Amino acid sequence: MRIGVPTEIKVREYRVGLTPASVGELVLAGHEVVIESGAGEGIGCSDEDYVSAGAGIVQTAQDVFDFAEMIVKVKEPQPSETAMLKPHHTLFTYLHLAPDPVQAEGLRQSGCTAIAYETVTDNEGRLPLLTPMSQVAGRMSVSVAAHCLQKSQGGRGLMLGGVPGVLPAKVVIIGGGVAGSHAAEMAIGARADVTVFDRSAKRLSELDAQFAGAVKTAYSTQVALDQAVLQADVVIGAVLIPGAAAPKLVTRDMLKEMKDGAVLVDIAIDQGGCFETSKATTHNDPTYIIDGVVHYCVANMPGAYSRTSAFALNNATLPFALAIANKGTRAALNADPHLARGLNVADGQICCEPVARDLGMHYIKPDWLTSI
Ligand SMILES: NC(=O)C1=CN([C@@H]2O[C@H](COP(=O)(O)OP(=O)(O)OC[C@H]3O[C@@H](n4cnc5c(N)ncnc54)[C@H](O)[C@@H]3O)[C@@H](O)[C@H]2O)C=CC1
Ligand SMILES: CC(=O)C(=O)O
Ligand SMILES: [Mg+2]
Repeated sequence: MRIGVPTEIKVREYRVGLTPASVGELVLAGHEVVIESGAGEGIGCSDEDYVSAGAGIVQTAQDVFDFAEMIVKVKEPQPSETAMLKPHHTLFTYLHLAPDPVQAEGLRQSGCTAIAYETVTDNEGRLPLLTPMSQVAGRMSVSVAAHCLQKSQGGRGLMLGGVPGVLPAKVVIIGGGVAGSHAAEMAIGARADVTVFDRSAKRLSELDAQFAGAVKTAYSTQVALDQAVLQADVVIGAVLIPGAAAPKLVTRDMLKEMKDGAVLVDIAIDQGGCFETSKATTHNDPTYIIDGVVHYCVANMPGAYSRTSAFALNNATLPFALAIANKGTRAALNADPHLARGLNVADGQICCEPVARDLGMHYIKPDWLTSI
């Protein structure tokens, strides 16, 4: 298959869809790969590194799209990229379509086949292509919160762990999945007072065992959450209902009752955010303040730790990219129901059920798709 990797163009997105090592694997399997010149610079990989791995270098994104049958990216296509997508393209990347009707319409109109990393599943019901980036974002959320708590950033002027004789900050984590548990690990490491809320009793038991009681766990009812949020110095939003838009769990009214200088980190912003007042921000201007509460809502947090993140992402995506390249897109989707769950757009239709529901569009399973 002919595979192409453009430079990511979302604001301060430094990751890249394929590392040189992944290119090497694809080339060894008999595929042709081209990379836009400079695409790997943000992870410390030069054009020469890609050439050594067997890639061809092209000068523009248009060259990549003209050459490739499969486009491998990191973030959702930006409008100039969507405009280059054609019916013969397979797009393999994060999409986060549920809260993004404009992008959904653009992809439908393009006629391309779009497979979203974040809805590919595994045998344990997890999301293996989201996991590595949730690990990064979860860990990062705590250092972000620590920074935002500084007085000069609009925060309460609190250290997460306090010091001997001064109480630590109260950190509330909503959603104890991958991002939430990695946030908990870092927050405990910083000696904060940590409570994790989840709606899964099984997950709460796992967290209790994992952290041997070092985090408090709580079942996520709205009443219990409201009480905890009002007491919190930091609230980290890490909920997910796969494919769907995030539920709004902290309302605008609650902000007025929160402590001045409290910090909200909305990791779930890529699915629309779990705080009513969240709006996506960028690494250029990551925070804003409403009612004295600092909001951090960057939708591509792992882009900041581009090298760690791109390598971690490739560890997860490479086997699927190889399957698509080796078998062809439709055969690969038909051979693996977990990859098929990643199919979001094909033949001008939305073909992921929760995504279609949240967009208010029809869910249409392609007639050629037999594995799900
Ligand atoms: N902003 C960014 O840069 C990034 C954002 N993310 C996002 O982070 C979010 C979390 O991802 P993961 O941790 O991988 O998901 P996950 O599926 O591992 O965990 C989500 C958890 O939320 C829980 N949950 C669902 N509804 C809830 C509610 N009402 N109250 C409390 N808990 C609830 C689930 O039971 C589950 O344990 C996703 O939206 C993901 O897309 C992930 C990576 C980077
Ligand atoms: C998952 C996601 O949105 C990211 O890694 O940017
Ligand atoms: Mg206030």
